Amino acid sequence: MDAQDVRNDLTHVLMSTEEVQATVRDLAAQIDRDYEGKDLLIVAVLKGAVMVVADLTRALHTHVEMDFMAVSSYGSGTKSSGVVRILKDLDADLTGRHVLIVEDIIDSGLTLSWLKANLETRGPASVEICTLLRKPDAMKVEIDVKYVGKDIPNEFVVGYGLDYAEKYRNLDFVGTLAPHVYS
Ligand SMILES: O=P(O)(O)OC[C@H]1O[C@H](OP(=O)(O)OP(=O)(O)O)[C@H](O)[C@@H]1O
Ligand code: HPA
Ligand SMILES: [Mg+2]
Repeated sequence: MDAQDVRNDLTHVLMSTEEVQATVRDLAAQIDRDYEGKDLLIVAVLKGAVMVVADLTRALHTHVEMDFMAVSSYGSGTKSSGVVRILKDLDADLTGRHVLIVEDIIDSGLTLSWLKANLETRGPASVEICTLLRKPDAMKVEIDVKYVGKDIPNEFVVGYGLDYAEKYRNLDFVGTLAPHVYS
């Protein structure tokens, strides 16, 4: 698929490459400030968070360890099923650790509220959340999110890790998917 084909699948660019990079750098600066001198374990949620976590961790000065968890609640559609499945669990023991969950997007909030509660049962010193994007109008549950890159409208978005039916993850910007692609 060439660049023009991708543009035909989008109604507009929501975050340009430059805006994505500046936002990630700003999140990293906040995290550096808050975790200075602490032992930080970054937990990235596969697959969507791969781009964010790769750029975010490289922008950090704080020493971190990284671990990965795969959960899925969307399958191949555009609506959360609300049922979260662990596809791959963490390798790390969370006892006494400062944990920061890194996500690409909080939409209904169902994935993160389930995941945060799950990690909190494992004896960590703290569990916080960092997300590049959040859809305040779509959230079905209250979650306390310490680091938010950008609040966005309630539209289905793709790119920079975010997929529709596994496509578009490798775009280096975020765009709004045109309804003709999924309806
Ligand atoms: O707030 P929510 O409504 O729960 O939605 C957010 C979650 O949905 C997406 O993951 P998905 O289940 O599509 O898996 P993926 O990361 O592999 O695409 C996204 O990466 C978040 O993890
Ligand atoms: O808007 C979205 N785009 C891609 N994946 C998602 N998972 C939750 N919301 C979204
Ligand atoms: Mg997905």
